[in-house]
Amino acid sequence: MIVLDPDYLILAANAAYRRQFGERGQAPLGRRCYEVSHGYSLPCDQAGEHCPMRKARETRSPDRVLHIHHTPRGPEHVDVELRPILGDHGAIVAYVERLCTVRSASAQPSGAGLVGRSAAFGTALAALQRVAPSQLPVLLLGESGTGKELFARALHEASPRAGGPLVVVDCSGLSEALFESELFGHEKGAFTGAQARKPGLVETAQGGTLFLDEIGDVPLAIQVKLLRLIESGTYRRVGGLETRQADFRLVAATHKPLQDMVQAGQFRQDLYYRLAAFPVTLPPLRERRDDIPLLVDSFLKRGVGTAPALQIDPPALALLQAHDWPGNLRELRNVIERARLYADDGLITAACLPPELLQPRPGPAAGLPPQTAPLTPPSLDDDAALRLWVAGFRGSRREMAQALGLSERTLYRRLRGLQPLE
Ligand SMILES: Nc1ncnc2c1ncn2[C@@H]1O[C@H](COP(=O)(O)OP(=O)(O)OP(=O)(O)O)[C@@H](O)[C@H]1O
Repeated sequence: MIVLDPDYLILAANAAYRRQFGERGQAPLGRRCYEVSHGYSLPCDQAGEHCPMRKARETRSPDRVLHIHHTPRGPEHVDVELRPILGDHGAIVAYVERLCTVRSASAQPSGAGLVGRSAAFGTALAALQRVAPSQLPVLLLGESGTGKELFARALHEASPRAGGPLVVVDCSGLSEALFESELFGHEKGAFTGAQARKPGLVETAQGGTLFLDEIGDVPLAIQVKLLRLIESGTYRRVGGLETRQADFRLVAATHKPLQDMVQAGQFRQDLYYRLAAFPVTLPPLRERRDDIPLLVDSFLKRGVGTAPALQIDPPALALLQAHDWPGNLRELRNVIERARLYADDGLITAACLPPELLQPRPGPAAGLPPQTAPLTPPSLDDDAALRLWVAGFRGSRREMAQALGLSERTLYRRLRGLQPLE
């Protein structure tokens, strides 16, 4: 915790702040919060970010936001909560800020867990931070491969039930009979082959989280049973008489448009509202292209043991940022695994990437945010603008070279000369 004056100066800090964010255990008293946390020379709102102090000044009430802060350990997601302190005459005399390091996701390359620092990822992470401490059911929505299962794990870990089990149920392809016995368990002799009593997944999830993956694939007959379980909080083993009390936090996920399915009568509306108490939409990778370098670094760290980490050259990275990623992070991860096998000299080049990434793509890409596809070619000296423009360009290499007024060879050399991202 820190105390700030209305001019952003840090007046006091507690021991936890000094330990977590101080430099060599010293609190940066007398410095401005935006310099210390962001390295900015201006308040956050003037640097294109949300400033909780400005919001609290306007509303005279607390504000909470997720920021990426520079810490002695590198960039980290930090949950910032700011409260104004009013003086005798009602004027704001100071602010108390509580900062909590978010452990659910990393803002720097990491060998495990959720990684990301784009605005789209930050929105989903902020939602996770808000809902994790509660018991509310969460519905994770997003295309295949956007990280729904990883998110469900992070949610469980960040919840008060982290000490309990996380039980993952893949709902696709479960028949009605199988679903019941898997979920609720069965008594000995309940059906042919039931030679012993077996606890179900609901029982296994006692005190923890039950994650129903691919909930959109659940047939209507099973939806009724799920609704009954959720509404009553009780269930009975197949072949059993005893009503048992369930104790789990429910998280469900689907890549299907559940609301449309409700309209079409394929998904029960009452179940939908039960599941979707807190919906969180995970962004597709094409809407968080600025996370690609960080994700690539992270995937290169994964599963290599003590082998030296590989590097990726800028043209290959530009191609990765230009791809539309219909398979999202799973596809990116697979492309990196494949490229690893072709990188004989420790460097991933364009030649290590699968042919479809090297092909020109027809027409404008669906869903590409307009700011990633500026029409006017950038200055060739501006690495960041060029990288963004290349990522948003829809057309062949030759068309790209023409648009920039370069030969294809010069374009290739220029792309190769792009400074790697930090
Ligand atoms: N933010 C992230 N940071 C790092 N790795 C990620 C992230 N999101 C997903 N991944 C990785 O991408 C792959 C796909 O993720 P996951 O299986 O969670 O996606 P999904 O949305 O549940 O997919 P599906 O809908 O097909 O079940 C996994 O290898 C996962 O570890």
